[in-house]
Amino acid sequence: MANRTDQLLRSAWTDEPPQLPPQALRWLRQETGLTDAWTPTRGLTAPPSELPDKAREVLDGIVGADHVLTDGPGRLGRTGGLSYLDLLAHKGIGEVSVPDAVVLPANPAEVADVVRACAELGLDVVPFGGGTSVVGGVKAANRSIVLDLARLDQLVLVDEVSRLAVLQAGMRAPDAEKALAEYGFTLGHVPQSFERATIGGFAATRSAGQASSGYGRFEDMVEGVRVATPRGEVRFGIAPASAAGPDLRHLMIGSEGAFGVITEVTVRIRPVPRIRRYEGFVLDGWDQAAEAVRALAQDRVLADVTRLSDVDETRVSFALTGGLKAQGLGAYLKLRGVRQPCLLILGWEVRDKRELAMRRAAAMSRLRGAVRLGRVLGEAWRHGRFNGPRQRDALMNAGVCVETLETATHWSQLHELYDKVRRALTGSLQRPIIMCHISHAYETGASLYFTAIAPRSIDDPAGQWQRAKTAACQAIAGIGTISHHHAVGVDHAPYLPGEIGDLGVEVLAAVKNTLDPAGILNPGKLIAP
Ligand SMILES: Cc1cc2nc3c(=O)[nH]c(=O)nc-3n(C[C@H](O)[C@H](O)[C@H](O)COP(=O)(O)OP(=O)(O)OC[C@H]3O[C@@H](n4cnc5c(N)ncnc54)[C@H](O)[C@@H]3O)c2cc1C
Repeated sequence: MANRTDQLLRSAWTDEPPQLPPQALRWLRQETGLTDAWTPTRGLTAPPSELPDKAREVLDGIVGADHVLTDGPGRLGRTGGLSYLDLLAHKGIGEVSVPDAVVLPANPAEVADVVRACAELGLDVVPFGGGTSVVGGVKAANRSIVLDLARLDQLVLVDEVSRLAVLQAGMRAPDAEKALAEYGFTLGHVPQSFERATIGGFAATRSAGQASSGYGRFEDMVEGVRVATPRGEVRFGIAPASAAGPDLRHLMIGSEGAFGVITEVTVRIRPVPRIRRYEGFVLDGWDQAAEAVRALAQDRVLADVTRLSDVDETRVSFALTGGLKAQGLGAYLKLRGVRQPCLLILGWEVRDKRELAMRRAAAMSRLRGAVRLGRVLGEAWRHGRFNGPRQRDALMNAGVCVETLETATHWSQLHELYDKVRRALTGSLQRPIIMCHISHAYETGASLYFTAIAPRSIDDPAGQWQRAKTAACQAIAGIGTISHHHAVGVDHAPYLPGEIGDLGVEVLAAVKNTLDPAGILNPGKLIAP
């Protein structure tokens, strides 16, 4: 348990080294000028732990000596998250800060004791769920311990009448779904990091899953939280709705481990759908396609999964499919008069055929001009929905700089934001392919999720992406949010004042100061130092 193999995988998503198919590699070389030359990678070793003897003794006393890891692999396995820069760092390129110890408490009471003890000892604490942060959220500081919640992996209770479940924070999403399925329920939260991310991590980052249009964002699913802070334990959320002052649950949802350690989350659950139907459509041109998604959202007929790729993302996904299938599809779409195909995936997860027929018909009536590609394409997307991180590994192994970033804005500014971010990324990377999709739509606006691919710089691989990311963040400032679902972490913290104002940051700092006066919880995350 303590040394789950995948948790030690900090330089890749899985332990099967993936390869790009030859036709995909050929295509990439043509498109981007990718060659075989890139900075060679090497392994990483951990410096010796400097955990003071006194701290070791106290922590051993709380969780047991077996659950305080100071060995190199144990600490490297919880060093950093899984952004492109984190993956590069674990391949020996860039900066890494390794924690002095990994502490694995068994239950909420032990978490509370560890947090209190660390405040007294002056040790910084980095809460660690699945470690899938892509914004530096689990970056260790000097003199810090990582508090790994892996042992808090239990379904505490299911209230079938109220459709609620209490889940421990370290439960991975697949384990939570499996446990809930035994009662006939689902959470319906399926981010692309589903396989590795945890319930506490979702709450701490305001995560959004691929089916957010149907099931809501993670914060919509949270009925209550139990949190250990250096000042003691707090529990927020005791009723489905309340007028008892500001909703303090939302101080914890999105607090990124800076205000407390979430130990349990009470979540809203739904019956497992009896029918899942996914279909693919193509619309002509990004503007028209985005308008169609706006109509679905504003007329409240979004499918549970609604995902629209722009022209470049559609082109790349068809090209990487390769072969006759892609050529045939291209010819068919031309015949149907589609010049700039944008792929739209709609997925419905419903109780019965009647509900499906009604919801599908309502959506179809807003999709005039869409070419239906059918269920095969929709199902192919559903089955491959968690392949993104594996493809990223394969691209990195082929010498590609590949990273994503996301934002959101109102419909009236969506195209401006789209153009600005694309321009920023294109201008700061050489011969890149910039792709974008909308995967979360609301009545008032939508998210934009960008993927950038470019040949990896030989001289400065980390700086290459840092410059592109800075340019994109500057383009976003003032129009969109710095993060729709990846959170703030270290990477976005400098842009937070631009979004919530200096006074907003002061409010957050005051909350932190109240709950964590010694400032030991995840320093530098959410609030810039
Ligand atoms: C390939 C890939 C795809 C992704 N796709 C999505 C996506 O589709 N949607 C999405 O929303 N996100 C996505 N992410 C981002 C990431 O998975 C989410 O932010 C996720 O919510 C993090 O969960 P985790 O358990 O891995 O948290 P971690 O990465 O361990 O931690 C994230 C932050 O929360 C804090 N934290 C973790 N657990 C606790 C706790 N119990 N109490 C207090 N603080 C805590 C950490 O200190 C850190 O600041 C993706 C990441 C990757 C690598």
